[in-house]
Amino acid sequence: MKPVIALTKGRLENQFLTFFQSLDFEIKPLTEKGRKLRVETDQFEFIFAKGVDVTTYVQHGIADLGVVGGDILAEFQPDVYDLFPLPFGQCRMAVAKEKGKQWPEEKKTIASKYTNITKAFFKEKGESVDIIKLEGSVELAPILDLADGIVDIVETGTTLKENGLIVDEEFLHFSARLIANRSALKIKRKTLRPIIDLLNQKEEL
Ligand SMILES: Nc1ncnc2c1ncn2[C@@H]1O[C@H](COP(=O)(O)OP(=O)(O)OP(=O)(O)O)[C@@H](O)[C@H]1O
Ligand SMILES: O=P(O)(O)OC[C@H]1O[C@H](OP(=O)(O)OP(=O)(O)O)[C@H](O)[C@@H]1O
Repeated sequence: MKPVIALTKGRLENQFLTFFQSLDFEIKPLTEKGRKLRVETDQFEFIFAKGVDVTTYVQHGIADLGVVGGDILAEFQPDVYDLFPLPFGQCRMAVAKEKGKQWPEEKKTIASKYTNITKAFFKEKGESVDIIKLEGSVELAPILDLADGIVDIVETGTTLKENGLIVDEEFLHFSARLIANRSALKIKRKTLRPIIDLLNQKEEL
């Protein structure tokens, strides 16, 4: 059986394919997959899922390896083996608010997709906040007065800037990471080790 690799669909998938190709792996079946969610190359079987679901497939041993953002591991803390950072998907986690606006004197309301990270960040500061969970376009929340600020990923800062927000504090740095199913790592060591070693490139793309 070919090793199964779960990829986070979208942004990380594209960056992974560029990286994978640079290591001389065959990627044609992956770039030509259309809407297929399960694709075989000559050496591997790939499955495509949302980040948090990648961790679920790896945790349950459906996939041997997975490519997922470090933010997802920090937020959901899945029971998987976190192998090492991959040289793409770099981003930061930041608190942001509207430019020129002060925080309220009373308890802040923070909107985020990352409620656990947000909770832990403010707890560490000894600050109690109200957290509102959103699923995306979090930058809307302060503009529309749903929240005083947000906790979200920043890469170029363009989304914040174009929506009149500024970073108040950056507190975590992430990149994509290679994860593995704990028992697959032992049982399929011989097959997985060479691919894991090849993927362990330190240089940023
Ligand atoms: N702007 C960004 N720059 C760099 N990496 C990012 C950025 N946004 C997200 N990421 C990383 O890529 C991963 C996948 O993000 P992506 O936006 O493709 O999916 P998502 O956040 O689950 O949204 P969607 O609901 O559109 O699938 C994130 O978990 C994070 O690690
Ligand atoms: O600093 P930037 O380069 O502008 O990138 C940051 C944006 O990218 C991500 O959103 P994404 O595009 O994944 O959409 P989403 O808000 O629906 O998650 C993140 O949530 C920010 O909104």
